[in-house]
Amino acid sequence: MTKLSVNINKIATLRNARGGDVPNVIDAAINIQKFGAQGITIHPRPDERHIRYKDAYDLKSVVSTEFNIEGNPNEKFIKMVLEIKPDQVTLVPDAVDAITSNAGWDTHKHGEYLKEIISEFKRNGIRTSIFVDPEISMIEGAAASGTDRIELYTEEFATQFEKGNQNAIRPYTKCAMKASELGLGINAGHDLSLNNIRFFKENIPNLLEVSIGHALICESLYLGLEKVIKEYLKKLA
Ligand SMILES: CC(=O)[C@@H](O)[C@H](O)COP(=O)(O)O
Ligand SMILES: NCC(=O)COP(=O)(O)O
Repeated sequence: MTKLSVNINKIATLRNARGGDVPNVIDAAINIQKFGAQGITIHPRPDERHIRYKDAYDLKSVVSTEFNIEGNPNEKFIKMVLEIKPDQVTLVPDAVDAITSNAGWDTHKHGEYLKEIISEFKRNGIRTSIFVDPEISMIEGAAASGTDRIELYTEEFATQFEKGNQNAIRPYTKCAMKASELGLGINAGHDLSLNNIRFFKENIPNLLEVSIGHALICESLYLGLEKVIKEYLKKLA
């Protein structure tokens, strides 16, 4: 079964827009899980442009499904994750000023660095996932890092699929097969949407989790959050 983890960064973007607490991020997480989502994902960035570090601590007590915290493992991030102990941490190599995540790890160049951080999270009972481009050599490097899972970075697939190029799925299918062969769990995310999710899911064997935020929140502006979540769950079934 492929789990839907809803990334609530953009709920926090809206909340921060006026400096108040509407929409309330905690209430949103509670309701999103009530609507059937099997996880909540957040990506607190160093500039706290949307999700704040305080949100991460506050969410711990209300996430009854799976709690996934994404981010670049700087000292503050590592300390926070070790204190909160979410179900999963997803390491992303984002630059501080990146407008959004735009690349996976070079799992060879940063292999030793990743191995050390991953082993610390695993020692603390936190499942690890690392954000990777759909390149076989990066999957092989990920396996060497000791991570439990990879998260396939799906922006290129989403962009090409939008243009009608369904062949863009091929590297993802190949990398998923390699990941399974190497004993890695498979997550995926970035720019997945109601339009592309079923095709993606049908072509990725052993897909354990998708984390979806930007498109889902935008679709909810027109269709409503509960209806959109139920639509994703139907397409992932
Ligand atoms: C790693 C990933 O793809 C998501 O965390 C994405 O980066 C969301 O971040 P923003 O909501 O800041 O775009
Ligand atoms: N890891 C991907 C994620 O959490 C959400 O990415 P997006 O759907 O906001 O592009």
